[in-house]
Amino acid sequence: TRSTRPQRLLKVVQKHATRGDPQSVISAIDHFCRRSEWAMNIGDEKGSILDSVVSELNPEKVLELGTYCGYSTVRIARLLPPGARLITLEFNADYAAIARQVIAWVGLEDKVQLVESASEDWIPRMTEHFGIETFDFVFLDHWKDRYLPDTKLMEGCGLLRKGTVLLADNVICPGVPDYLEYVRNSLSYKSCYFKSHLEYSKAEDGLEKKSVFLG
Ligand SMILES: Nc1ncnc2c1ncn2CCOCCNC(=O)c1cc(-c2ccc(F)cc2)cc(O)c1O
Ligand SMILES: [Mg+2]
Repeated sequence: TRSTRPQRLLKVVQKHATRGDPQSVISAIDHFCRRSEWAMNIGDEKGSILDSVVSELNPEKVLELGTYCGYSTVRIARLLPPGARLITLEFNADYAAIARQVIAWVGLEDKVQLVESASEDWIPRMTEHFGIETFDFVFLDHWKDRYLPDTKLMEGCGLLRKGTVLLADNVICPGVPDYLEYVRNSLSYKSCYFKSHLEYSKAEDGLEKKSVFLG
């Protein structure tokens, strides 16, 4: 049977990227998705915004919701200081299998823990299973109708502290209107919008960054 898109992405990485070199994996995936086959990675333009937010924050404990093939996982993990940890939740078993191999290819397994689970099933288990009280940085890139309920769930589980930064992908395309409305109106968040484009496309998209006040 025909290979899947994630399988083709992994083949591109194994053929064109250098083991242990995260930048070569990022470049190989971006080149393939721009020239051959679109895929829902955050991409190079929004990825640079993600890089700047992570570099400025220098987080120790990171949560990523929605791994897909691990492109943004690699973008984030390559910038983390020694000892920092990234937990990434992926619902789809096929995506998770590919992402594990991409993460292993760049040699970032010691920083990254991939959990194959729906976000709502594992957010309540972060503290007892990983010993994580609060996260410094959360990247939301999973089902767009889960951004708001999962943010409320993280609040309820005490996983967000004063100063935790949440960065959400696709706030325009596909769009997360309920989430935007909530964080832009809520007094406990200061938020800003980074206008950009949908990955490998001219369509408008953007990232919404919010620092938690819990005021
Ligand atoms: N742990 C978890 N818990 C729950 N659910 C989970 C999960 N882990 C994964 N999932 C399932 C959802 O995963 C993929 C979510 N991402 C997208 O759907 C996405 C779509 C587009 C897009 C598509 C078509 C267009 F025309 C225009 C834009 C662009 C993007 O950048 C996207 O990120
Ligand atoms: Mg996305």
